[in-house]
Amino acid sequence: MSDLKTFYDVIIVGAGVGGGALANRLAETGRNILMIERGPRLPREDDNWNVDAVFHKKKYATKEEWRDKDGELFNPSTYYYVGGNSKFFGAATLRFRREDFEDLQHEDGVAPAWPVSYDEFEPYYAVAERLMGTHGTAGMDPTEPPRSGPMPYPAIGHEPEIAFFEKKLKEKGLHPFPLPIAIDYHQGGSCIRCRTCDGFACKLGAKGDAEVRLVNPALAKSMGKIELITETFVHRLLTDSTGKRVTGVELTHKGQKQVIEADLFVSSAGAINSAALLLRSANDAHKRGLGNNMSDQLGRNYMAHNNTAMMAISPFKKNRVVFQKSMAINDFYLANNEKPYPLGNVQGLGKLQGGMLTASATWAPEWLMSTFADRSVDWWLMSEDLPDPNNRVTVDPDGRIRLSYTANNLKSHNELVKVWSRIMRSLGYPLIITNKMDIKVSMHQCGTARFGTAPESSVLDPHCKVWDVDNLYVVDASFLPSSTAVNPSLTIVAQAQRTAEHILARWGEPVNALPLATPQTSPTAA
Ligand SMILES: Cc1cc2nc3c(=O)[nH]c(=O)nc-3n(C[C@H](O)[C@H](O)[C@H](O)COP(=O)(O)OP(=O)(O)OC[C@H]3O[C@@H](n4cnc5c(N)ncnc54)[C@H](O)[C@@H]3O)c2cc1C
Repeated sequence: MSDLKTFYDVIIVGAGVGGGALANRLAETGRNILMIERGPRLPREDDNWNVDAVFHKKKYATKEEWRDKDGELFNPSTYYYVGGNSKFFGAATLRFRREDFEDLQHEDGVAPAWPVSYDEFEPYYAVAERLMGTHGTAGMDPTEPPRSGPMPYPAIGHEPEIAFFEKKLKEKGLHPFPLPIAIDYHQGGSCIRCRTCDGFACKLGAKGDAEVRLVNPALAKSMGKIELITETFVHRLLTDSTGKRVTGVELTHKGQKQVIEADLFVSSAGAINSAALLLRSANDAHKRGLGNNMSDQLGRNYMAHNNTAMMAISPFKKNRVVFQKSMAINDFYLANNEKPYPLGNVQGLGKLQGGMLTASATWAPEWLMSTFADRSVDWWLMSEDLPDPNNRVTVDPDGRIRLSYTANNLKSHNELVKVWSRIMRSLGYPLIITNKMDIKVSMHQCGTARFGTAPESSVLDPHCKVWDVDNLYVVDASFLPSSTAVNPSLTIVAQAQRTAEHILARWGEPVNALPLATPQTSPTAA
């Protein structure tokens, strides 16, 4: 006998960043909301911070295998838990730049304009920063778009090793700035500023992931009106015979396949899994997949950034930094002194450790990798990849996800790597090791159900409602029409707030502004 009701007002598929942010805004409406999450709650345990468990044994990553465009199987670095991929994220919570919302000329093509302007989006960014608990300092990054108020919390501060780079980069005329970051690091906060944050789950719950900042508060605020069920997989969305309304979800809960009905549906299963879910939901009225009749764009335009991890090594200088992810540089984000086109963003990477390196360089002895890691300063270099309809998610006849992707805009990315290597060498770090992320690293997945102003070229309208279905929304990273060159989470949260307001207005409910001001407290000393 199932413990679920047979009907809810709203069903949300996926308890990650997008789903959590939407639930959080709808929590006080008194509506009956069911959140369905395929994964469990991630246990807080010592292994959360254990390099061997996380990187060698891959204890927490999915064991699922997908196919690439040639049919080769690979195991993606994706996480299925309450909180989604953000359980393992680096908590960098930057706004996209104003130029990202407009047509942006790249070396390899144009990143398309969004259906909303930055100015329309700005108030939602302010809410998103507050929800996530972003720490930072406004006004230091020359590419930073205008903002209506300060960051919710002051910047976390640099340790001496990073302060050295801040000084030296400024001497070179660059503009390093504190990386906006969602960790609970301020007076009275629970963060202990450890080495196991970016790429690890937080044993203390001190990272602003979606479980901690969005889902749990939503459950608490809803006073029992939101039910979260875990380890429950949604197979398909079912529609009425016209195809205009979704009527139910087909899911497996506690080993039992069943259908649960609702008035309104939200897919927030992540850009790859939302596309797969809508494609699996093809029926007589939607032969190419749900919501794909007019545009044939569902699953297409998959993007994930061109990402490179860089180690800049000085053989004679140990890097004793603990929390390295405190600084970013956007001097090459737009057309710049080096090139007349955008190259991307540079940000500190969580401090690499020998054991993390041997997980991918399996041939290397750990002592050697530890020698490198002890002396390296580590950076994450991120450039925009452009939407290409041939880069796409499909579902093979056996039900397996196929991710067909060929990286583009690579010249800019290679330039970014070259420029940053040159700068590192000039600062006394002669040895540079780089690792370009491949298809397995789908951490910044987006674009597979882009929003737009025309149903012929987009899957979602500007409020993230599926154009040709009246009661279905998609609020994860699928909606992004361009990947930009900064981390996506904050923008996913902001857009989910816009969508939630649209839903509230649709219900005729007041759209109460969320309080924006979070009192500034002094930073804990670094
Ligand atoms: C190691 C790592 C570091 C990162 N660092 C950063 C960073 O510093 N800053 C940043 O902004 N971003 C970062 N990201 C990316 C960020 O985590 C994602 O952009 C974000 O989590 C995406 O949110 P989403 O709502 O689109 O999907 P997710 O948060 O992935 O949520 C999707 C949810 O749906 C569930 N689900 C999927 N399919 C189904 C189904 N069929 N039925 C039921 N449930 C389902 C999943 O289990 C998951 O919980 C990082 C990611 C990783 C992995």
